[in-house]
Amino acid sequence: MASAATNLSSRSSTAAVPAAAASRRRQMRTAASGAAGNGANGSDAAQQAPRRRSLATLLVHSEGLVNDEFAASMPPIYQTATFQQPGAIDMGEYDYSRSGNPTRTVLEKQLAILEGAERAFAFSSGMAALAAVTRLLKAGDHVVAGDDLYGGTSRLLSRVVPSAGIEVSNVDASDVEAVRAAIRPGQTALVMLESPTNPRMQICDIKAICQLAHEVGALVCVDNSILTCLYQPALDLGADIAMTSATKFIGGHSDVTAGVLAVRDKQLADRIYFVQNAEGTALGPFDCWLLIRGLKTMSLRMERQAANARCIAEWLAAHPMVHRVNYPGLASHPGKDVHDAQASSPGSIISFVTNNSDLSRIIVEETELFKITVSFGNVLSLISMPCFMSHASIPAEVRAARGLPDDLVRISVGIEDVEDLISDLDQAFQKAAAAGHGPAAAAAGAAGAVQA
Ligand SMILES: Cc1ncc(COP(=O)(O)O)c(C=O)c1O
Ligand SMILES: N[C@@H](CCSC[C@H](N)C(=O)O)C(=O)O
Repeated sequence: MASAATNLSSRSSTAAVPAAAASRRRQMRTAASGAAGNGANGSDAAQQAPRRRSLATLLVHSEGLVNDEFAASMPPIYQTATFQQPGAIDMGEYDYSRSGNPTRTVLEKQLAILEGAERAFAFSSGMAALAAVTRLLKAGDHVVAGDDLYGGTSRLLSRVVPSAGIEVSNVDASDVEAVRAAIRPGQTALVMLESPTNPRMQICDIKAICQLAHEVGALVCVDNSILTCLYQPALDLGADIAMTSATKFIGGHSDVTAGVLAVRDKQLADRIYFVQNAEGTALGPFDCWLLIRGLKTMSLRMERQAANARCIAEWLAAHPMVHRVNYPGLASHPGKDVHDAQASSPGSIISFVTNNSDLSRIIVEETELFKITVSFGNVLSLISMPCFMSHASIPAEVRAARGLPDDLVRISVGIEDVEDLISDLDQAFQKAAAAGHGPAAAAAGAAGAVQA
């Protein structure tokens, strides 16, 4: 053991400097070769067409810090608020972590590459990112927003934004004509969408809505938290701002709250940076580091989660106690064609209704592997009743008017063995049946019930 340790240390002491220098040269070369990367090298480069690397590769490889003295494989966590300046009137690259931090720079550069963006920004939460978007508005502006949005977004738009003199109209954004009718030329400055929506998994035609919004000069912000840029290229579809709650799939382990905004327009990027710095909503260095780590396994996690979700959605759809399943991977989903045209996977979030809140509650409380928590995208499977949890901040009468029923159950499918997950759901449904909510009772309850 002692000799192995000696070997290791002598290797690093004699070889570290040239290896680090070579690695640094490689890092600089890769960084200089452009955001999209290029499979060719040397003299062949001039002849070969550049090959854009796939997101699965770009997720794993971050550029790191190009001038890192030790060529660390993972970027150091610059856990510092301040940076010494070269002089009183010379600020240097960084002065204060609210304004910029090298660990955050690594994350934001990688996010920009993944999103196909000019620039990406990491915020302290998804809500901080969304709030920054609303800071781009001014008094007198009008916002068109979907009517099936995450509860916190609804709260921001209904209880914070109007106090700045901004009017918000909520419409069924899965209906392009409803969006067209709600847009006010000369006044609508922002269209805020989710697709799929949280929690009813409705699908909005992002391209068509962007076209409508752009005709009147409005910006479109797509909250891409359920699919992320891995499965839905929001900017390519025409969105001006791609927003993601990184708390979900990017982090992947429910151990960090964070949000991302990605944009192509440089002036818009400058405005967002100004707001982020002015309001102090940037993500801290350790949380940035957690996200850099999360990105590396994101495609594997999401792939497994989506494969599991497909099986579970089909199982739920065939269950006699389930009245309706909302999952864009099912042929029965009304938005499936639009979804398939704009996204490469249905993802791993499913919601369903039983038409009986008591029955739904038993299912949620009796599952064992599915943990009762808000949020989604964790490697663990999660289960919730949105009306009482993530969407409880929307007043009951507004939820009812929007067709968000109390008995709605949302599940976020994890990476466990899918047979174990189905068997867990099965035993929970059996307990509900034993409590008097069997298929016959569920069918009777269905008569006259509100559909999700
Ligand atoms: C679709 C969606 N957007 C935004 C958010 C806000 O993100 P965060 O919790 O990271 O603030 C959430 C969840 O909270 C969400 O589900
Ligand atoms: N108490 C929180 C609720 C967070 S919900 C998190 C997530 N977006 C989800 O949909 O589950 C709040 O009031 O914001």
